[in-house]
Amino acid sequence: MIELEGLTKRFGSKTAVDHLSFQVRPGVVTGFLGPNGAGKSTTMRMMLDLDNPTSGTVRIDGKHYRDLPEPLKHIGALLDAKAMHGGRSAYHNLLCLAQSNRIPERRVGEVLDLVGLTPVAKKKSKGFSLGMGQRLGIAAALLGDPEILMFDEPVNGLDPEGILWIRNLMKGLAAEGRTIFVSSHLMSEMALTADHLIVIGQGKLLADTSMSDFIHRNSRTYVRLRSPQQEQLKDVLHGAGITAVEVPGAGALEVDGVGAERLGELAAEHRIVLHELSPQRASLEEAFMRMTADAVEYHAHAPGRPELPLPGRAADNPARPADVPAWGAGFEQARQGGE
Ligand SMILES: Nc1ncnc2c1ncn2[C@@H]1O[C@H](COP(=O)(O)OP(=O)(O)OP(=O)(O)O)[C@@H](O)[C@H]1O
Repeated sequence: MIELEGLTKRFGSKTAVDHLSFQVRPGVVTGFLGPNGAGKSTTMRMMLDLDNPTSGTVRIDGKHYRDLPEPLKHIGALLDAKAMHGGRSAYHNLLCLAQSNRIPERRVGEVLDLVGLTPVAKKKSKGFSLGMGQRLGIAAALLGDPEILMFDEPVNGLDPEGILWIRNLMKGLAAEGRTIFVSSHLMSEMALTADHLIVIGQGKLLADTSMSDFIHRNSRTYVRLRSPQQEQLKDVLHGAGITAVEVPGAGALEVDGVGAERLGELAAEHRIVLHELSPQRASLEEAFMRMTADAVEYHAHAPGRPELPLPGRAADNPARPADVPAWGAGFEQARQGGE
């Protein structure tokens, strides 16, 4: 278990992490979400004693990181895949880590095998692709067979097979009773992987809840209807005191707050043909955007706010490719150009 209590980090006048208190529990995958600059990496760095908190504490299985005798046997982390020594082979990078934590050499071979890097074990890691580097970082995290694993953007640079592999790996490790803490900007991936969510914005805790509860609380559910007799259907719904909103260009109606059963029965009573009667629920991405809208520091469209799609309508919003983080598609370019 990881426990944070009042964790705070200031860089000059900037408060990157602001009195964070939460626990990361064993047996589930806990996702760590927040817009760019929310303080996720700083929090993870403090968990590993790579940054000193301004105030507050982090405990790993009840202890401060620095008091763990052989830390890799308690907590493994992938923070920055490029942190490996580029001039050393994958094998030697891992061997050095293993020796510093009194981990037997045979474990190096085991983790290389586990991440699929055995064929390139003797190659210098500076020649590795982004995906291979991620795999090496994951191998390092697994080296001490720790009960707690932390992954910062683990699917970065992985191909679809690699993404599936890391998803199943994390779920499998959680099923073994380990504590898995993972950050990612890929909401679709997070929705498939995490059972529990910690959401932060501007360094503050915004949510500590199950995935389903998070989506449920932060999204609208509604029913979508399509009919060749749309006007007649609208009149019937209106007559029953139900407001139906037309979706421009989609030939569909959307109804809030009334179940699909009742809508279907009403249509049947009036012999109206339905081509679609489908309950809709917002995705994790939409729920996340709604929750963090006020905590987003960097916006894609200066000087206004990013356009929030209506909940449940992301599929109808062709302006944004599925995996571009909605809170700042242009931020990365701005940051690279501006810093
Ligand atoms: N060493 C540092 N010196 C000064 N400011 C810093 C430092 N490290 C982080 N910050 C600032 O602290 C804030 C939180 O940064 P952090 O990298 O933790 O956010 P993040 O949630 O991981 O962001 P991203 O999703 O973009 O990786 C940002 O405003 C960042 O500019």
